[in-house]
Amino acid sequence: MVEISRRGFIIVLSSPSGAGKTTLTRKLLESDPSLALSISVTTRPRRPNEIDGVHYHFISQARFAEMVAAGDLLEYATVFGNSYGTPREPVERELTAGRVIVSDLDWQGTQQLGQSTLAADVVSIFILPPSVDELERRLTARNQDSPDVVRHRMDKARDEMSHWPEYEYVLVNNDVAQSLAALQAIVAAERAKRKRQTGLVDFVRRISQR
Ligand SMILES: Nc1nc2c(ncn2[C@@H]2O[C@H](COP(=O)(O)OP(=O)(O)O)[C@@H](O)[C@H]2O)c(=O)[nH]1
Ligand SMILES: Nc1ncnc2c1ncn2[C@@H]1O[C@H](COP(=O)(O)OP(=O)(O)O)[C@@H](O)[C@H]1O
Repeated sequence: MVEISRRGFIIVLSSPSGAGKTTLTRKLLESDPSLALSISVTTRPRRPNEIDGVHYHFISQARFAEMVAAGDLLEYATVFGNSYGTPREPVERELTAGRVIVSDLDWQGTQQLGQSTLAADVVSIFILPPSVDELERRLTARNQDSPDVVRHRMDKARDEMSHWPEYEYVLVNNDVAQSLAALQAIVAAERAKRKRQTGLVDFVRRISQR
């Protein structure tokens, strides 16, 4: 097979809580084993179904402050009163290796990445729910947060939803299979972009030499 050197990119998925970004991230990763997941650090308490080091690295506020001070986070933000951040080293390593990284960030983190030295490597996608009623239904059905937390997340949903114009792609997550197909199409199109195929000059030189 022809190997052309490439620079990777970061797919950033944002949505109001409950619109489906965790579900879609998981399905996208399952559908393509070459994709890497960026595992964030958070000070939020672990939910019963979550595994440390798989869904998040669950850390203390003191450790989070240390990482910020050491410059170990590419971006970080406070969401629902907890701190979240993206460890820098794995992202930089995977990008250099030409891999595609999937990252679930809020709008503050997306803005920070968009202003960072990695801005050209960011592909931002906003997921909208089909309706606010359906968003509430999904948050309640997920059954992982107390009614108080669900209410708080619903109050914030309108705020979060207002950030959709800051994203390159916007998907309405009505049907999981359709949304997944759209995500796969975006990954394929972004992979084909000339600027990501850093080895094209060499490749074309090689095939022109016969
Ligand atoms: N800026 C930033 N936001 C994050 C990071 N990890 C998760 N988030 C966001 O934090 C918010 C809350 O995430 P979480 O507690 O897992 O709840 P859920 O995704 O809404 O079920 C979501 O909007 C995530 O996109 C991160 O590393 N950086
Ligand atoms: N397209 C969809 N149709 C119906 N239910 C969905 C859809 N996408 C996600 N869900 C469900 O909605 C709930 C919230 O989804 P989740 O992926 O946890 O959202 P988020 O990560 O954005 O907070 C979950 O129970 C999930 O199974």
